[in-house]
Amino acid sequence: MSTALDTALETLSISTALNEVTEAGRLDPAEYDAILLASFGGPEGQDDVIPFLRNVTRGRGIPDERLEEVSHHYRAFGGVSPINAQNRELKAALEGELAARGIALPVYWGNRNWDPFIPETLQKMYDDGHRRVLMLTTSAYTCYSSCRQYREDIGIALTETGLDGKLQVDKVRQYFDHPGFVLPFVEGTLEGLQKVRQALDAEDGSRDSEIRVLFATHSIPTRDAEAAGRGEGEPREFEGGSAYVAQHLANARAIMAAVAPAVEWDLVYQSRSGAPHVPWLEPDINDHLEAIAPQGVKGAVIVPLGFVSDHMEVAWDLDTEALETCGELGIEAVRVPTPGTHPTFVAGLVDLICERTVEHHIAERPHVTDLGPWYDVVPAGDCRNFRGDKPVIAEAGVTLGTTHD
Ligand SMILES: CC1=C(CCC(=O)O)c2cc3nc(cc4[nH]c(cc5[nH]c(cc1n2)c(C)c5CCC(=O)O)c(CCC(=O)O)c4C)C(CCC(=O)O)=C3C
Ligand SMILES: [Fe+2]
Repeated sequence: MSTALDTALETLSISTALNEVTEAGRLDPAEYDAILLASFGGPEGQDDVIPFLRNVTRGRGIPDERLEEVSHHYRAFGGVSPINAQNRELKAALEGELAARGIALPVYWGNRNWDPFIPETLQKMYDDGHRRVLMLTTSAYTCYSSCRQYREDIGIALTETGLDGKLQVDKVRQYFDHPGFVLPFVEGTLEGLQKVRQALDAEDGSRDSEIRVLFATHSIPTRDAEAAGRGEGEPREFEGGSAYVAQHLANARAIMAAVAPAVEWDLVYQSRSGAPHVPWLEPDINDHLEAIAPQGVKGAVIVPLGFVSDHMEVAWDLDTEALETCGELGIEAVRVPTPGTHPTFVAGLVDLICERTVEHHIAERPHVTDLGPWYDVVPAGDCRNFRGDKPVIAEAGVTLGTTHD
């Protein structure tokens, strides 16, 4: 296995060439004094479930029936989302890696939807004497939910706490195609494929034509997708109609080229919410499994390409629902791990921090697709939501979050 992995990793082409489009959205290295690890947040017990779901869906038009349904996923886990423990582990791992490299930047943790909330965390950072914050999120791609909403929540928090003008908050680039994020998926896809081959008694790859690699990511409203990568002055047209889809396709292609160029793969979606008449990205993973089973597919490697850790969307929608669908259809399936606290991922996150700092600066910006390296400051209005403009940071022409004492 280790030789197969070595070969795969060597095959993955990591470029440090600068993309002239995203080069325009780069910031010079600066002297940050703290890191904000920003995440989604999740309930810590049964009593938190409904208030958490209300926070998530505030103003987003998600029907009550969907909330009721999703509450059962959390209830089945004792009302505790795995995401908070995973973020505590990630924070500890980041602290360890920073310390090992002699980088004296404290890491604070703040969430969009549950305690510790972002506004309180920013206030604490300020009270502790910090003035220049670099934000890292647990979200790798470009769309409203994974990039702009984080930047808005910082904008809103700075406005509400009165910290605008006092606390600078910048953000590292979306890191979907940073090798630190992609390499754990290369490793996992390779291992997953070997396991599925074993399950089909075809370790030599003789039944690879019956195996499908399914790259799974969060579905989003088609309207949100169409706004992803459509900021002012963005000159590119994206494959699949949006930066969100294009980034996943490019990543999947890079991984498959390194792991198993002959095996067929598809990009599929999961965790759709919203009202039934509102279009979201498709196909849903379960529908797709039903569609490919009659074509003779006997094995599936499910790669949770859209996710950073094994939180509820992975634990429920993939490990519970999609694996059950595979069982019903007689498909041997393996779910590949998310990057989580994989040492390569943690080191990659610290490299992303170093891209932006004066001390310990890393000038090269590695990326495995030709879409990146992504913007530090996105084009104006990128991923703009039709529900109206909110204060936002890390965007061209925006001064919020950029000034300090
Ligand atoms: C793109 C994307 C990511 C990946 C990027 C990233 O990681 O940020 C993501 C992650 C997550 N989504 C999560 C949970 C939920 N997402 C919901 C609802 C929604 N997600 C959306 C998109 C995304 N979501 C969208 C467009 C909605 C509709 C409402 C809205 O537009 O806001 C709802 C409401 C109920 C429902 O409808 O499912 C819940 C409970 C959790 C926490 C899991 C845990 O607790 O372990 C995580 C990490
Ligand atoms: Fe979500």
